[in-house]
Amino acid sequence: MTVVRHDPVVDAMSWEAARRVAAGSVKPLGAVPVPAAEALGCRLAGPLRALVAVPGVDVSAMDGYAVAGDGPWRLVGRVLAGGRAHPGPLAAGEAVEIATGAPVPAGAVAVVPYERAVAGAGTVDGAVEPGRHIRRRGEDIPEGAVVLEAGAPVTPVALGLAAALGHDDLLVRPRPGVLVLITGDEVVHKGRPGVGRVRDAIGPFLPGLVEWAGGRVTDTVHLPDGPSALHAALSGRGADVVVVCGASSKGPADHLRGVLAALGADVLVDGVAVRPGHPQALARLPHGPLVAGLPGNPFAALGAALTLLAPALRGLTGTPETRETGTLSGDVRAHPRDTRLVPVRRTPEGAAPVGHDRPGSLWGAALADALAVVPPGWDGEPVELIELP
Ligand SMILES: Nc1nc2c(c(=O)[nH]1)N[C@H]1C(S)=C(S)[C@@H](COP(=O)(O)OP(=O)(O)OC[C@H]3O[C@@H](n4cnc5c(N)ncnc54)[C@H](O)[C@@H]3O)O[C@H]1N2
Ligand code: MOO
Repeated sequence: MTVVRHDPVVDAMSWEAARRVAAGSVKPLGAVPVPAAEALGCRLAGPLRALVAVPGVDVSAMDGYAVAGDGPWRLVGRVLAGGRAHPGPLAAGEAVEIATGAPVPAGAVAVVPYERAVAGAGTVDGAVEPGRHIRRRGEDIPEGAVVLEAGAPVTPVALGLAAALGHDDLLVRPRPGVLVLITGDEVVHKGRPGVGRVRDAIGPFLPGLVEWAGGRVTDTVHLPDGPSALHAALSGRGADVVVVCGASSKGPADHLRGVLAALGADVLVDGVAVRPGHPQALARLPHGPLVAGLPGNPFAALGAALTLLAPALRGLTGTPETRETGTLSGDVRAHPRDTRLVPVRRTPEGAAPVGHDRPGSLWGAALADALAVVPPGWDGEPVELIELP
Protein backbone atom coordinates (compact mmCIF):
# COMPACT_ATOMS: atom_id res chain seq x y z
CA MET A 1 0.00 0.00 0.00
CA THR A 2 1.27 3.46 -0.88
CA VAL A 3 0.72 6.09 1.78
CA VAL A 4 0.36 9.54 0.24
CA ARG A 5 1.09 12.21 2.87
CA HIS A 6 0.59 15.87 2.45
CA ASP A 7 3.86 17.59 3.22
CA PRO A 8 3.45 21.36 3.64
CA VAL A 9 7.18 21.84 3.01
CA VAL A 10 7.21 19.98 -0.30
CA ASP A 11 3.66 20.81 -1.49
CA ALA A 12 3.67 24.38 -0.23
CA MET A 13 1.98 27.09 -2.25
CA SER A 14 4.20 29.92 -3.46
CA TRP A 15 4.27 32.98 -1.23
CA GLU A 16 2.84 35.18 -3.99
CA ALA A 17 -0.03 32.73 -4.64
CA ALA A 18 -0.79 32.41 -0.92
CA ARG A 19 -1.10 36.16 -0.56
CA ARG A 20 -3.41 36.28 -3.60
CA VAL A 21 -5.58 33.50 -2.21
CA ALA A 22 -5.83 35.32 1.13
CA ALA A 23 -6.84 38.59 -0.51
CA GLY A 24 -9.36 36.86 -2.77
CA SER A 25 -10.86 34.66 -0.05
CA VAL A 26 -13.20 37.36 1.23
CA LYS A 27 -15.58 40.08 0.12
CA PRO A 28 -15.85 43.48 1.78
CA LEU A 29 -18.14 43.48 4.83
CA GLY A 30 -21.48 45.26 4.46
CA ALA A 31 -21.73 48.99 5.09
CA VAL A 32 -22.78 50.16 8.57
CA PRO A 33 -23.27 53.66 10.04
CA VAL A 34 -21.01 54.15 13.08
CA PRO A 35 -20.39 57.14 15.35
CA ALA A 36 -17.73 59.16 13.54
CA ALA A 37 -15.01 58.71 16.19
CA GLU A 38 -15.34 54.93 15.85
CA ALA A 39 -14.86 55.15 12.09
CA LEU A 40 -11.23 56.21 12.37
CA GLY A 41 -9.11 53.92 10.21
CA CYS A 42 -12.11 52.44 8.36
CA ARG A 43 -12.99 52.96 4.69
CA LEU A 44 -16.01 54.99 3.65
CA ALA A 45 -18.73 52.76 2.22
CA GLY A 46 -20.33 55.65 0.33
CA PRO A 47 -19.38 59.16 -0.76
CA LEU A 48 -19.08 61.78 1.98
CA ARG A 49 -21.27 64.77 1.11
CA ALA A 50 -21.44 68.23 2.58
CA LEU A 51 -24.69 68.34 4.59
CA VAL A 52 -24.17 72.09 4.94
CA ALA A 53 -22.26 74.76 3.06
CA VAL A 54 -18.96 75.99 4.52
CA PRO A 55 -19.21 78.69 5.57
CA GLY A 56 -22.90 78.38 6.21
CA VAL A 57 -23.50 82.12 5.69
CA ASP A 58 -21.36 85.06 4.56
CA VAL A 59 -18.93 85.61 7.42
CA SER A 60 -16.05 87.91 8.19
CA ALA A 61 -12.53 86.60 7.53
CA MET A 62 -10.96 89.25 9.78
CA ASP A 63 -11.52 91.05 13.06
CA GLY A 64 -12.44 94.66 12.16
CA TYR A 65 -15.41 96.51 10.70
CA ALA A 66 -18.06 95.44 8.19
CA VAL A 67 -18.84 98.54 6.16
CA ALA A 68 -21.45 99.72 3.68
CA GLY A 69 -20.58 102.40 1.09
CA ASP A 70 -17.50 104.58 1.44
CA GLY A 71 -16.03 105.85 4.71
CA PRO A 72 -16.07 107.48 7.11
CA TRP A 73 -18.69 105.21 8.67
CA ARG A 74 -20.97 105.58 11.66
CA LEU A 75 -20.68 102.61 14.04
CA VAL A 76 -24.14 101.09 14.53
CA GLY A 77 -23.35 97.86 16.38
CA ARG A 78 -21.08 94.89 17.03
CA VAL A 79 -21.39 91.26 15.84
CA LEU A 80 -19.49 88.35 17.37
CA ALA A 81 -19.20 84.77 16.13
CA GLY A 82 -21.88 82.88 18.04
CA GLY A 83 -23.58 86.14 19.03
CA ARG A 84 -26.70 87.72 17.64
CA ALA A 85 -26.66 88.78 13.97
CA HIS A 86 -26.99 92.47 13.27
CA PRO A 87 -30.69 93.29 12.94
CA GLY A 88 -31.38 94.42 9.40
CA PRO A 89 -29.13 95.52 6.55
CA LEU A 90 -26.44 98.20 6.78
CA ALA A 91 -27.15 101.43 4.97
CA ALA A 92 -24.39 103.29 3.08
CA GLY A 93 -22.16 105.11 5.58
CA GLU A 94 -22.81 102.58 8.38
CA ALA A 95 -20.41 100.03 9.89
CA VAL A 96 -20.50 97.34 12.56
CA GLU A 97 -17.56 96.09 14.54
CA ILE A 98 -17.20 92.42 13.60
CA ALA A 99 -15.27 89.35 14.75
CA THR A 100 -13.70 86.73 12.51
CA GLY A 101 -16.36 84.14 11.69
CA ALA A 102 -19.30 86.38 12.63
CA PRO A 103 -22.10 86.77 10.05
CA VAL A 104 -21.66 89.79 7.83
CA PRO A 105 -24.81 91.96 7.80
CA ALA A 106 -26.65 92.37 4.51
CA GLY A 107 -25.56 95.51 2.71
CA ALA A 108 -21.92 95.28 3.87
CA VAL A 109 -19.51 95.56 0.94
CA ALA A 110 -16.29 94.62 2.72
CA VAL A 111 -14.57 94.11 6.04
CA VAL A 112 -11.86 96.57 6.99
CA PRO A 113 -9.43 94.93 9.45
CA TYR A 114 -8.59 96.83 12.67
CA GLU A 115 -5.03 97.29 11.36
CA ARG A 116 -6.35 99.28 8.38
CA ALA A 117 -9.04 101.28 10.17
CA VAL A 118 -8.93 104.55 12.07
CA ALA A 119 -11.50 104.51 14.85
CA GLY A 120 -12.96 107.72 16.28
CA ALA A 121 -15.79 108.39 18.76
CA GLY A 122 -18.65 106.34 17.31
CA THR A 123 -17.06 106.45 13.86
CA VAL A 124 -14.46 104.60 11.86
CA ASP A 125 -12.60 105.44 8.64
CA GLY A 126 -10.44 103.59 6.15
CA ALA A 127 -10.10 102.50 2.54
CA VAL A 128 -12.68 100.04 1.26
CA GLU A 129 -11.95 97.22 -1.20
CA PRO A 130 -15.34 95.80 -2.26
CA GLY A 131 -15.71 92.11 -1.34
CA ARG A 132 -12.51 92.04 0.69
CA HIS A 133 -12.29 89.82 3.79
CA ILE A 134 -15.78 88.38 3.40
CA ARG A 135 -15.97 84.57 3.13
CA ARG A 136 -19.06 83.91 1.08
CA ARG A 137 -21.56 81.14 1.92
CA GLY A 138 -20.32 77.84 0.38
CA GLU A 139 -17.06 79.42 -0.78
CA ASP A 140 -14.93 76.75 0.90
CA ILE A 141 -17.31 73.82 0.37
CA PRO A 142 -20.67 74.11 -1.41
CA GLU A 143 -23.63 72.32 0.19
CA GLY A 144 -24.09 68.84 -1.33
CA ALA A 145 -20.53 68.59 -2.66
CA VAL A 146 -18.95 65.13 -2.58
CA VAL A 147 -15.79 65.77 -0.63
CA LEU A 148 -14.52 62.19 -0.32
CA GLU A 149 -15.38 59.21 -2.51
CA ALA A 150 -16.47 55.76 -1.33
CA GLY A 151 -13.41 53.75 -0.36
CA ALA A 152 -11.50 56.72 1.01
CA PRO A 153 -9.81 56.04 4.34
CA VAL A 154 -11.27 57.75 7.38
CA THR A 155 -8.18 59.60 8.57
CA PRO A 156 -8.03 61.94 11.58
CA VAL A 157 -8.36 64.84 9.15
CA ALA A 158 -11.37 63.24 7.43
CA LEU A 159 -13.06 63.11 10.85
CA GLY A 160 -12.56 66.85 11.24
CA LEU A 161 -13.89 67.47 7.75
CA ALA A 162 -16.93 65.25 8.32
CA ALA A 163 -17.70 67.08 11.55
CA ALA A 164 -17.46 70.46 9.81
CA LEU A 165 -19.97 69.20 7.27
CA GLY A 166 -22.51 68.21 9.93
CA HIS A 167 -21.93 64.46 10.18
CA ASP A 168 -22.31 62.60 13.48
CA ASP A 169 -22.24 59.09 11.99
CA LEU A 170 -20.30 57.81 9.00
CA LEU A 171 -21.21 54.97 6.66
CA VAL A 172 -18.16 52.70 6.62
CA ARG A 173 -16.99 49.16 6.06
CA PRO A 174 -16.68 48.05 9.69
CA ARG A 175 -13.43 46.77 11.12
CA PRO A 176 -13.48 42.97 10.87
CA GLY A 177 -13.52 41.39 14.34
CA VAL A 178 -10.53 39.15 14.98
CA LEU A 179 -10.42 36.53 17.74
CA VAL A 180 -6.87 35.52 18.71
CA LEU A 181 -6.26 32.03 20.10
CA ILE A 182 -2.84 31.47 21.66
CA THR A 183 -1.96 27.79 22.04
CA GLY A 184 0.86 26.10 23.91
CA ASP A 185 1.07 24.83 27.47
CA GLU A 186 4.57 26.30 27.70
CA VAL A 187 3.38 29.84 26.88
CA VAL A 188 2.99 32.35 29.73
CA HIS A 189 1.78 35.95 29.65
CA LYS A 190 3.50 37.72 32.54
CA GLY A 191 6.93 38.16 34.01
CA ARG A 192 10.15 36.34 33.21
CA PRO A 193 9.47 32.90 31.79
CA GLY A 194 10.84 30.11 33.96
CA VAL A 195 12.52 26.93 32.80
CA GLY A 196 10.49 25.25 30.08
CA ARG A 197 8.28 28.31 29.70
CA VAL A 198 8.22 30.98 26.98
CA ARG A 199 6.58 34.41 27.04
CA ASP A 200 3.83 34.96 24.50
CA ALA A 201 5.42 37.27 21.92
CA ILE A 202 2.65 36.99 19.31
CA GLY A 203 -0.42 38.03 21.30
CA PRO A 204 1.20 41.40 22.12
CA PHE A 205 1.91 42.35 18.48
CA LEU A 206 -1.34 41.17 16.94
CA PRO A 207 -3.71 43.94 18.16
CA GLY A 208 -1.50 46.65 16.64
CA LEU A 209 -0.90 44.70 13.45
CA VAL A 210 -4.60 43.88 13.08
CA GLU A 211 -5.58 47.50 13.69
CA TRP A 212 -2.99 48.64 11.12
CA ALA A 213 -4.45 46.20 8.58
CA GLY A 214 -7.99 47.49 9.21
CA GLY A 215 -9.34 44.98 11.74
CA ARG A 216 -9.90 44.91 15.49
CA VAL A 217 -8.90 42.22 17.96
CA THR A 218 -12.03 41.47 19.96
CA ASP A 219 -10.42 39.00 22.37
CA THR A 220 -7.22 37.08 22.99
CA VAL A 221 -7.72 33.68 24.59
CA HIS A 222 -5.07 31.21 25.72
CA LEU A 223 -6.04 27.62 25.02
CA PRO A 224 -4.47 24.56 26.59
CA ASP A 225 -2.82 22.16 24.16
CA GLY A 226 -5.23 19.54 22.89
CA PRO A 227 -7.86 19.39 20.19
CA SER A 228 -11.00 19.80 22.27
CA ALA A 229 -10.40 23.38 23.45
CA LEU A 230 -9.40 24.41 19.92
CA HIS A 231 -12.42 22.60 18.46
CA ALA A 232 -14.74 24.42 20.88
CA ALA A 233 -13.13 27.81 20.27
CA LEU A 234 -13.29 27.47 16.49
CA SER A 235 -16.95 26.43 16.68
CA GLY A 236 -17.83 29.76 18.31
CA ARG A 237 -19.53 32.58 16.47
CA GLY A 238 -19.05 36.30 16.28
CA ALA A 239 -15.59 36.72 14.78
CA ASP A 240 -14.92 37.45 11.13
CA VAL A 241 -11.43 35.99 11.44
CA VAL A 242 -9.94 33.62 14.01
CA VAL A 243 -6.16 33.63 14.35
CA VAL A 244 -4.61 30.50 15.82
CA CYS A 245 -1.03 30.95 17.04
CA GLY A 246 1.06 27.77 17.30
CA ALA A 247 -0.31 24.28 16.66
CA SER A 248 0.39 24.71 12.95
CA SER A 249 3.12 22.11 12.52
CA LYS A 250 3.35 18.35 12.97
CA GLY A 251 4.19 17.85 16.62
CA PRO A 252 2.07 15.89 19.07
CA ALA A 253 0.51 19.15 20.33
CA ASP A 254 -0.13 20.62 16.87
CA HIS A 255 -3.84 20.07 16.37
CA LEU A 256 -4.88 22.83 13.99
CA ARG A 257 -5.13 20.73 10.84
CA GLY A 258 -6.93 17.87 12.57
CA VAL A 259 -9.46 20.22 14.13
CA LEU A 260 -10.04 22.04 10.84
CA ALA A 261 -10.70 18.67 9.17
CA ALA A 262 -13.07 17.62 11.97
CA LEU A 263 -14.99 20.88 11.59
CA GLY A 264 -15.29 20.41 7.83
CA ALA A 265 -13.29 23.56 7.08
CA ASP A 266 -12.34 24.44 3.55
CA VAL A 267 -8.54 24.64 3.65
CA LEU A 268 -7.45 27.38 1.23
CA VAL A 269 -3.73 27.47 2.04
CA ASP A 270 -1.88 24.59 3.69
CA GLY A 271 1.77 25.50 3.92
CA VAL A 272 3.58 28.28 2.08
CA ALA A 273 6.98 28.18 0.40
CA VAL A 274 8.36 30.95 2.57
CA ARG A 275 11.07 31.27 5.21
CA PRO A 276 10.28 31.74 7.93
CA GLY A 277 6.70 30.62 8.29
CA HIS A 278 6.12 27.66 6.04
CA PRO A 279 3.61 25.82 8.31
CA GLN A 280 1.04 28.63 8.05
CA ALA A 281 -2.52 27.90 6.93
CA LEU A 282 -5.74 29.61 5.89
CA ALA A 283 -9.17 28.00 6.01
CA ARG A 284 -12.83 28.89 5.97
CA LEU A 285 -15.12 27.35 8.57
CA PRO A 286 -18.53 26.12 7.42
CA HIS A 287 -20.24 28.80 9.55
CA GLY A 288 -18.29 31.59 7.88
CA PRO A 289 -15.20 32.78 9.75
CA LEU A 290 -11.79 32.62 8.19
CA VAL A 291 -9.06 30.88 10.20
CA ALA A 292 -5.47 32.05 9.87
CA GLY A 293 -3.02 29.57 11.35
CA LEU A 294 0.22 31.28 12.37
CA PRO A 295 3.34 29.31 13.34
CA GLY A 296 4.40 29.46 16.98
CA ASN A 297 7.84 30.91 16.25
CA PRO A 298 7.21 34.66 16.66
CA PHE A 299 9.07 35.96 13.58
CA ALA A 300 7.47 33.20 11.51
CA ALA A 301 4.10 34.28 12.93
CA LEU A 302 4.78 37.88 11.92
CA GLY A 303 5.66 36.86 8.36
CA ALA A 304 2.57 34.68 8.17
CA ALA A 305 0.37 37.46 9.55
CA LEU A 306 1.61 39.73 6.75
CA THR A 307 1.16 36.97 4.15
CA LEU A 308 -2.32 35.69 5.03
CA LEU A 309 -3.97 37.78 7.74
CA ALA A 310 -3.25 41.33 6.54
CA PRO A 311 -4.39 40.70 2.91
CA ALA A 312 -7.57 39.01 4.17
CA LEU A 313 -8.34 41.95 6.48
CA ARG A 314 -7.77 44.37 3.62
CA GLY A 315 -10.15 42.31 1.49
CA LEU A 316 -12.80 42.50 4.22
CA THR A 317 -12.49 46.28 4.39
CA GLY A 318 -12.24 46.81 0.63
CA THR A 319 -8.77 48.32 0.96
CA PRO A 320 -6.69 48.15 -2.21
CA GLU A 321 -3.22 46.76 -1.85
CA THR A 322 -0.33 49.11 -2.31
CA ARG A 323 3.04 47.72 -3.29
CA GLU A 324 6.46 49.17 -2.77
CA THR A 325 9.64 47.96 -4.38
CA GLY A 326 13.23 48.81 -3.62
CA THR A 327 16.76 47.65 -4.12
CA LEU A 328 18.52 45.65 -1.46
CA SER A 329 21.84 46.81 -0.15
CA GLY A 330 24.01 44.39 1.77
CA ASP A 331 24.47 40.69 1.58
CA VAL A 332 21.29 38.70 1.00
CA ARG A 333 21.18 35.15 -0.20
CA ALA A 334 18.15 33.76 -1.93
CA HIS A 335 16.73 30.31 -1.19
CA PRO A 336 16.50 27.94 -4.17
CA ARG A 337 12.85 27.02 -3.54
CA ASP A 338 11.33 29.35 -0.97
CA THR A 339 10.67 33.07 -0.77
CA ARG A 340 12.61 34.68 2.05
CA LEU A 341 11.24 37.46 4.23
CA VAL A 342 14.21 39.54 5.32
CA PRO A 343 13.94 42.35 7.90
CA VAL A 344 15.43 45.54 6.42
CA ARG A 345 15.71 49.24 7.13
CA ARG A 346 15.07 51.53 4.21
CA THR A 347 17.96 53.93 3.58
CA PRO A 348 18.81 56.24 0.67
CA GLU A 349 21.32 53.58 -0.48
CA GLY A 350 18.69 50.83 -0.50
CA ALA A 351 17.01 48.49 1.95
CA ALA A 352 19.66 47.20 4.32
CA PRO A 353 19.22 43.86 6.10
CA VAL A 354 19.35 44.33 9.87
CA GLY A 355 20.17 40.70 10.72
CA HIS A 356 18.86 38.93 13.83
CA ASP A 357 16.24 37.22 11.71
CA ARG A 358 15.89 33.80 13.35
CA PRO A 359 12.30 32.47 13.24
CA GLY A 360 12.08 32.30 17.01
CA SER A 361 13.00 35.96 17.62
CA LEU A 362 11.48 39.33 16.81
CA TRP A 363 14.78 41.17 17.32
CA GLY A 364 15.48 41.79 13.61
CA ALA A 365 11.85 42.68 12.82
CA ALA A 366 11.84 45.18 15.70
CA LEU A 367 14.96 46.87 14.30
CA ALA A 368 13.48 46.87 10.78
CA ASP A 369 10.91 49.09 9.10
CA ALA A 370 10.06 46.64 6.31
CA LEU A 371 10.36 43.01 5.27
CA ALA A 372 12.07 42.47 1.92
CA VAL A 373 10.41 39.74 -0.12
CA VAL A 374 13.28 37.84 -1.71
CA PRO A 375 11.90 35.37 -4.26
CA PRO A 376 13.45 31.94 -4.84
CA GLY A 377 16.49 32.17 -7.10
CA TRP A 378 16.64 35.98 -6.76
CA ASP A 379 19.68 37.48 -8.43
CA GLY A 380 19.75 41.13 -7.39
CA GLU A 381 16.77 42.80 -9.06
CA PRO A 382 14.54 45.19 -7.02
CA VAL A 383 12.31 43.38 -4.54
CA GLU A 384 8.98 44.06 -2.89
CA LEU A 385 9.18 45.73 0.50
CA ILE A 386 6.32 45.12 2.92
CA GLU A 387 6.11 47.95 5.38
CA LEU A 388 6.02 46.82 8.99
CA PRO A 389 3.30 48.20 11.23
N1 LIG B 1 8.50 17.88 11.85
C1 LIG B 1 8.38 19.20 11.66
N2 LIG B 1 8.58 20.01 12.68
C2 LIG B 1 8.50 21.35 12.49
C3 LIG B 1 8.24 21.86 11.22
C4 LIG B 1 7.99 20.95 10.17
O1 LIG B 1 7.71 21.33 9.04
N3 LIG B 1 8.08 19.62 10.43
N4 LIG B 1 8.20 23.20 11.05
C5 LIG B 1 8.95 24.01 12.00
C6 LIG B 1 8.66 25.39 11.84
S1 LIG B 1 9.36 26.15 10.53
C7 LIG B 1 7.90 26.09 12.73
S2 LIG B 1 7.67 27.77 12.56
C8 LIG B 1 7.28 25.47 13.87
C9 LIG B 1 5.81 25.82 13.93
O2 LIG B 1 5.32 25.22 15.04
P1 LIG B 1 3.84 25.39 15.56
O3 LIG B 1 3.11 26.40 14.81
O4 LIG B 1 3.24 24.05 15.62
O5 LIG B 1 4.06 26.01 17.00
P2 LIG B 1 4.62 25.29 18.30
O6 LIG B 1 5.19 23.98 17.97
O7 LIG B 1 3.58 25.38 19.30
O8 LIG B 1 5.77 26.30 18.67
C10 LIG B 1 6.93 26.47 17.94
C11 LIG B 1 7.89 27.32 18.80
O9 LIG B 1 7.32 28.58 19.05
C12 LIG B 1 7.14 28.79 20.46
N5 LIG B 1 5.86 29.51 20.64
C13 LIG B 1 4.63 29.02 20.44
N6 LIG B 1 3.71 29.97 20.68
C14 LIG B 1 4.39 31.08 21.02
C15 LIG B 1 3.99 32.38 21.39
N7 LIG B 1 2.69 32.75 21.43
N8 LIG B 1 4.96 33.29 21.67
C16 LIG B 1 6.28 32.93 21.64
N9 LIG B 1 6.70 31.70 21.29
C17 LIG B 1 5.77 30.79 21.00
C18 LIG B 1 7.11 27.42 21.05
O10 LIG B 1 7.45 27.42 22.40
C19 LIG B 1 8.12 26.71 20.17
O11 LIG B 1 9.42 27.02 20.57
O12 LIG B 1 7.37 24.08 13.81
C20 LIG B 1 8.69 23.61 13.44
N10 LIG B 1 8.70 22.19 13.57
O1 MOO C 1 9.32 28.72 9.20
MO1 MOO C 1 9.37 28.32 10.85
O2 MOO C 1 8.07 29.17 10.42
O3 MOO C 1 10.80 28.94 10.27
O4 MOO C 1 10.30 28.93 12.04
